[in-house]
Amino acid sequence: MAPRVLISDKISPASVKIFTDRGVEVDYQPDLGKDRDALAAIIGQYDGLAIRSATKVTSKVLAQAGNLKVIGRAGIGVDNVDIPAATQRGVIVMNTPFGNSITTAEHAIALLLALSREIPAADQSTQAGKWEKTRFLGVEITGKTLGLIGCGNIGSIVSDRALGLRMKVIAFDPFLSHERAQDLGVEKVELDDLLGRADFITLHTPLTEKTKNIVSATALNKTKKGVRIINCARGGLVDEAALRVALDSGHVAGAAFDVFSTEPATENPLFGHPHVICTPHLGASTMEAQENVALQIAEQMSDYLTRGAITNAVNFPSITAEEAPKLRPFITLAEKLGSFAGQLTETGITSVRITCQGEVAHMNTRALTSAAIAGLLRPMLADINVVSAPSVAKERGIVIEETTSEADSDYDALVTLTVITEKLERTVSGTVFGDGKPRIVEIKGIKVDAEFAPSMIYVANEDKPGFVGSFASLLGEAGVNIATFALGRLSQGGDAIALVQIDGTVSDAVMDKVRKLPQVRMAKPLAF
Ligand SMILES: NC(=O)c1ccc[n+]([C@@H]2O[C@H](COP(=O)([O-])OP(=O)(O)OC[C@H]3O[C@@H](n4cnc5c(N)ncnc54)[C@H](O)[C@@H]3O)[C@@H](O)[C@H]2O)c1
Ligand SMILES: O=C(O)[C@H](O)COP(=O)(O)O
Repeated sequence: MAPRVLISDKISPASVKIFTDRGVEVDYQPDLGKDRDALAAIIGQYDGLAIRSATKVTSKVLAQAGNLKVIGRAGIGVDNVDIPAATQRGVIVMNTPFGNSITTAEHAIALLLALSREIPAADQSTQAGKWEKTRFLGVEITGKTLGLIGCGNIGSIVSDRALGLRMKVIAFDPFLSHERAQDLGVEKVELDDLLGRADFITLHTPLTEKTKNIVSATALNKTKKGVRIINCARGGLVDEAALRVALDSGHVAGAAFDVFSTEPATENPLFGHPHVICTPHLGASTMEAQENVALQIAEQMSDYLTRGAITNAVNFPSITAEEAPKLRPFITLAEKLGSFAGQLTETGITSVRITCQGEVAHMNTRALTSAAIAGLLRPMLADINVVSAPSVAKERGIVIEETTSEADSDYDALVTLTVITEKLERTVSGTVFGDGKPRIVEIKGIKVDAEFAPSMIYVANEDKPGFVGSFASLLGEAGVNIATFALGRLSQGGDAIALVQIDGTVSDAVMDKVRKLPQVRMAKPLAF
């Protein structure tokens, strides 16, 4: 059955053709996203949800999204999606991080120029027949200092355009390297320095715990008298009430805002001030940007739903369409190796090491690690999935180590998982044969060769005569049919293991009898 996608926001209809050409069914309901209850009522029917900023994907909506595999944001900010809730449900959240950056940077520059010459107010007055030539005395921007708070994709384009307008650009961004700042032609400064020197301040950071109210009342007190402030990033970066006070006192000469702490903004402390310019979150609204982000998100979502490729996901590593078919069996292998270790683990896990050798070392090992962790923790946490696994492991303080090396074994590709618990260290290795089936090839350093099966029994025993006979007869007497039987041992008379595939399940009573066999150290039923 073709995957189904709901478009619940005003995304360019050009996206519909991209989806359908790639074999994805589309339901185009661009106004639905504003109504959370209506969205929750139908979301269960879809594999994908394509949105802009008007659709709020809350945990309540996600709770109804039983089939949802991917949320695609035609744009940059994903703050309207409950990412932890999506991650917990295994839903990939992807965006288009560059598709509207130029357009948004141009909006910031447009607001900067409009602010410096009071263009909206002058327009209104002129069209009202007032001809107030002396009322509007602007400021020149050449030679003025522009302070960027945030110098990522959009901030750096703004800096490029501002330098072209002969401004001096200074930037506060803790993650901006000095080399990058030098390449951009901007001076990297601390926040207080920026506040004290800038004639214009423009914000280009996401809204986080650290950036919320980054331009607070205290910060505003540190700014130059006559400063002008532009916010095209996110509402909440500037304390709007404090800014209104600073505008009223004349300390701040003007402000141009495209984004507001509450949206849609029908009322706001900034509204009505003569030196404030507002636009209704139009930063990304150009024909070009909307076409870019719509086509891009439709391609990304279709690629994921039909080919397993992951691009620009905020909660999972990228996997290309070419990589996906090669990676898939190894993801299954990693998850099953994790599951093997997880089913045997009875005490707290402190760390996990994943080693990828040979051709698998050149694949997307982060995706394999996520799969192994998901398999490992699933016996303890039923809801875990490949997407949520790394964050769940981190929350539980499990240290994850990932290493790669060239082939150094009997196999072209080998994945080894070592799980260290409070009591012991357990190592298990596997590979994928030419038939695409994952196999377990080593346990605790003992060579073995077994496929993963829905119902298995794992036995650790002493390599002593009589074990195989008595174990097989015990199962036979209990009516349990053995499908395959894999044996391995470290040395003659030493540690040995048996991995047995059975038809159906085995009762606890039979397992107890197995454990009582004199050669048996440990026995456990496993399910894959
Ligand atoms: N108005 C609109 O329509 C519109 C359109 C597109 C994007 N946006 C918003 O613009 C913002 C920037 O987008 P982008 O694509 O440039 O993002 P980006 O991730 O490329 O850049 C963000 C920058 O902020 C910096 N940063 C993070 N924390 C910081 C802090 N505490 N102090 C200073 N800098 C910090 C980061 O290091 C990064 O360089 C986002 O909030 C995005 O949602 C708005
Ligand atoms: O984060 C974004 O991409 C912008 O805020 C644009 O949002 P919009 O696509 O909903 O206009």
